[in-house]
Amino acid sequence: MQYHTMIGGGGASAPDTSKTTKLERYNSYIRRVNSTKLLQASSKLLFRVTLLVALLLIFFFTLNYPPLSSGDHHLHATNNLLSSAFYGGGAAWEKQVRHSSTPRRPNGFSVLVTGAAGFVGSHCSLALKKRGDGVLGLDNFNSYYDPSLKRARQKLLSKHQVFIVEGDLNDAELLNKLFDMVPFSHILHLAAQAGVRYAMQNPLSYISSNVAGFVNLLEVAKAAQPQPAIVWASSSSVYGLNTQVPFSESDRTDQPASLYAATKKAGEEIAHTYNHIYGLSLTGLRFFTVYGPWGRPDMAYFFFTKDILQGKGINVYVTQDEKEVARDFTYIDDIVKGCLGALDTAEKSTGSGGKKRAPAQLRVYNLGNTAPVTVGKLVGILESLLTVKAKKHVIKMPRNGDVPFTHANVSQAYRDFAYKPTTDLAAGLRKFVKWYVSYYGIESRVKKEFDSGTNEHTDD
Ligand SMILES: O=C(O)[C@H]1O[C@H](OP(=O)(O)OP(=O)(O)OC[C@H]2O[C@@H](n3ccc(=O)[nH]c3=O)[C@H](O)[C@@H]2O)[C@H](O)[C@@H](O)[C@H]1O
Repeated sequence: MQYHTMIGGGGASAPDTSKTTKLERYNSYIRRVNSTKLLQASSKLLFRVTLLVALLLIFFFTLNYPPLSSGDHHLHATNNLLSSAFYGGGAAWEKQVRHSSTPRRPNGFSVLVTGAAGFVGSHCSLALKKRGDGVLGLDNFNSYYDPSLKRARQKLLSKHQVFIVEGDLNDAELLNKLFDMVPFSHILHLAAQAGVRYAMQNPLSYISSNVAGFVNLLEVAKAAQPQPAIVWASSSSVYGLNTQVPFSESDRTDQPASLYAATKKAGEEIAHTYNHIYGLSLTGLRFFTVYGPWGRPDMAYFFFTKDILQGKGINVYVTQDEKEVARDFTYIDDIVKGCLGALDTAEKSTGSGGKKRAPAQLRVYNLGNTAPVTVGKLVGILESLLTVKAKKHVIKMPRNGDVPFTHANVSQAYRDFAYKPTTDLAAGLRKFVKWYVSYYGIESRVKKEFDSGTNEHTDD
């Protein structure tokens, strides 16, 4: 202060220059010291703020992540970590879980749909939600096929207020948390490792999802209060090498031709056990080659469409004795009606406190179309709808788990919940192709006649 007055004040007499220079140097020294102190103080402050933010972030994420399942197979682990990181736990997450699973109609169901971002799962979730049931989805968004299709289905569901929890069936802690939060009346269990031929490439993924995952879900369900009724997806493949046609529920199912089929059959036996010991109400639905809009890209009708449009060759299988291979292709809307019918007629589970109190319902039904079509004819319908000739390679079916034909007898499902398929393959594939070209933005490549409906398939 004193120096400042002296320097800045000026005087009448001539200035003493040596004194002034010293003072200026001293003053500049003081400024340097002050600015260094300021710099130190601000870096300390910055460091503290950064530390605080880091601690807050760690705290937030620790609270919000549901723990990862130890049983997850490697394919899904990274995905789970990421998805849990963004969606699991927390007040906002819990609010979405509760809101999504609350029914909006009197006596409506509250349904946990596993595999909700999958093909059948997404269709069923929408149908349940539309009629006023509460629906909570669960899906691990694995990369068995293009996860962006699953994300697109998730987006569609979220527009209809269906929330999908991202997690794995093997994550008992997550499942318990969901059951602690919501008194589910039903589980529609559709999550699975699908695909007959892929079982030779990745056998353990079938055990992890279709056996261990199912058992994990049943363990949680048996202990839940109230115990939910469970409807779940078995498969036509359980009939394996059965030669009696059409396939009836009482036919033998002890000759699975693939590991996929064996795990679905194992599921049926496991269902028997949980029904017998714990009084869980269980209904298995044997789906017959389900197809339609938003379908699975790993299935023949789907990748045939893609390959035909891209001018690539397709393999059309025939049996070892060169007979045509056939499937009882079933349209998705018929399957959805079957699933809802099974849910509507499912009786309550009878156990409580993890103990059976009375005998409970145990059912299994075929859900097929009752009209098998050869793969050759399927290709013919696609050629007609796409107005492109397929480059067909007719080859003998590799020994990879495929069966030569399937054909459902659905009289039991008809008797118990009026299941009656109404869409034939030509009509169903027309709807599929319409969706396909729109979803992949290639309408213009498929002839205009398609929409006018003048190119109905004729046998060739
Ligand atoms: O009902 C089921 O439980 C199963 O249905 C479905 O299996 P599949 O009936 O085998 O369907 P999908 O692969 O579309 O092959 C269709 C036809 O094309 C033939 N096929 C297949 C591939 C090929 O390159 N060439 C060929 O001719 C092939 O030989 C077959 O005849 C589900 O994928 C499965 O998850 C399960 O749900």
